[in-house]
Amino acid sequence: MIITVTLNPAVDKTVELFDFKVGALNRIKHVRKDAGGKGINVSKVIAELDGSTKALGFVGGSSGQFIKDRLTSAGINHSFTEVEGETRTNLKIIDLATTEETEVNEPGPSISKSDLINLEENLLNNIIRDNLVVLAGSLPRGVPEDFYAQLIAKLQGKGVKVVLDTSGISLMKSLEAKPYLIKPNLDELEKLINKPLKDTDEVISAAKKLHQQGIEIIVVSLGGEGSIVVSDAGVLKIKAPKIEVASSVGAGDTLVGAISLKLSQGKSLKEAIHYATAASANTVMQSGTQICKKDEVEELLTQVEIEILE
Ligand SMILES: Nc1ncnc2c1ncn2[C@@H]1O[C@H](COP(=O)(O)OP(=O)(O)O)[C@@H](O)[C@H]1O
Ligand SMILES: O=P(O)(O)OC[C@H]1O[C@](O)(COP(=O)(O)O)[C@@H](O)[C@@H]1O
Repeated sequence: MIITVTLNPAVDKTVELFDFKVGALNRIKHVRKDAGGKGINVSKVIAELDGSTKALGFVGGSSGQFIKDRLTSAGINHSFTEVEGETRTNLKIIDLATTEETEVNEPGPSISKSDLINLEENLLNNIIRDNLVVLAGSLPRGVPEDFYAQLIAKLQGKGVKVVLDTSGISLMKSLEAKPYLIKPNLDELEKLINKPLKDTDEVISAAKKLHQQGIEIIVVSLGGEGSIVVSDAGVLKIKAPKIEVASSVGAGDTLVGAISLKLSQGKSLKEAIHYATAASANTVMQSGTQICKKDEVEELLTQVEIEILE
């Protein structure tokens, strides 16, 4: 069972229009709403790929209810902690003329100390040894910057592996707790080490430094280029399939969900990233925050190229 924790879920509202102009009146051609937030997308991917998952996190108000209803109708187990206030709505603007995407994410409701205690209690009650836990997404207001670090220490102390997908200060503060796997994108990795990374060699050496600090697997995602994976087994460079982009929202979450599922099923890291790369490419082919479709993922597998660099 893979448990996901989304401290800051979102209703993703995707609007499509032609020629988006800042500072002007824009008229929308098409709108859709999806249950989103990083851990929630990870659970959606795991369920689509026939894995067993349960989504935890904070939800509030009618948007929180929308997310729970969507997961329930997709047959995805969940056990959310209810909070005061309204779960956020994140706006994704797709310009059909240029295919450019603009994301406008809300901060989310404020979380109290008792909410944090309730969530932690629920999480620790839900895990059993050998589960994998995915902690993913930004921290809403009221959550201490080292909250992920605290959870990682407690979970790993109970024999549970933790996959972490977050950014900024909460990622920095979590590294000491040594999560099992992290998946920064290029921008997140550059911010983490406070330095631009101009080529593959520099990305590899930054990822190796994190590996030397005790993180077993570092997956650096590079958008349409693919990814770099550093672990004890060496360095892999993965080239993503060429596809037609509908919306890249959820690509990173799909990579995290599929790799976590395949590793938990005992697949090698190479097999896991191979499958996850096909899955995330297929997510990019879907509009809004819809995730991959299993049968389409399988058709893309032959288009993923993996180079063993070390
Ligand atoms: N345009 C694309 N074509 C094919 N695959 C893509 C594309 N964009 C993203 N992906 C896949 O999704 C993964 C995650 O995307 P990325 O944009 O790096 O993550 P994030 O959403 O976290 O920023 C990439 O490593 C790649 O495998
Ligand atoms: O918690 P954050 O960092 O604000 O991100 C939340 C947003 O990221 C998403 O989970 C998508 O993430 P990815 O595109 O990185 O996979 C959206 O569903 C959500 O609106």
